[in-house]
Amino acid sequence: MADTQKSHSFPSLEKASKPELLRALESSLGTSFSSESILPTPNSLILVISGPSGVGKDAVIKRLRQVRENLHFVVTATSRPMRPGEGYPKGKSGNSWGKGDIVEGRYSRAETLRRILGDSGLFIFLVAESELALVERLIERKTESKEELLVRIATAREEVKLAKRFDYVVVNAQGKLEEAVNLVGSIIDAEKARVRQRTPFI
Ligand SMILES: Nc1ncnc2c1ncn2[C@@H]1O[C@H](COP(=O)(O)OP(=O)(O)OP(=O)(O)O)[C@@H](O)[C@H]1O
Repeated sequence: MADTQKSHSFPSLEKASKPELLRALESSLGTSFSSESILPTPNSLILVISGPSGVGKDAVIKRLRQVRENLHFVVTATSRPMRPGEGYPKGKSGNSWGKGDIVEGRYSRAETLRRILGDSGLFIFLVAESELALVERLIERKTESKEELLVRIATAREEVKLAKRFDYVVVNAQGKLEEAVNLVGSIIDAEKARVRQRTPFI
């Protein structure tokens, strides 16, 4: 009976205004519609970008920062030892991350970070399209001696074997930096939309 009465008082779908229809629907349901976001605020994301020396980690991160304002820091993990002063800033609580999505610092191996962070971090492995392309890029950079080049190439061969320990592999192909950056951006977006979010801690 009550239902019949309500349907009698319901305004015409054709004639009523949107606000009238919203009010009528709310009154039929007995609850009002919330304008609050349906999605919870995504967790902060710790992004670790690793890959062989010369693959373009710095270049990708620099560009990523330009195109995505909300990224504060990035961890890059290289074969190079960590420089003094590079490390994880602690969040306000002392053992959690602050607001920043990403933390910068150079670690000897992404493996160490994986041990610390487990699945709470997002690990991306950057590769060139081929070993030849990587070596060409290293040569063109002109920052390494012959000995350093040989060490970096040998290390790169070892590091590529570790790619399976990462969550994603992104190809930074010659002349296609923008594509690599876009793919990293898409991965970040996908992570933010995950139902089961990673929960960063340290
Ligand atoms: N997609 C690309 N196409 C062509 N050149 C690139 C690309 N990405 C990076 N480079 C160039 O390759 C060189 C190496 O890049 P970068 O210094 O960013 O590497 P890296 O991975 O940070 O190396 P390292 O671990 O030794 O610091 C630089 O000269 C950079 O400008």
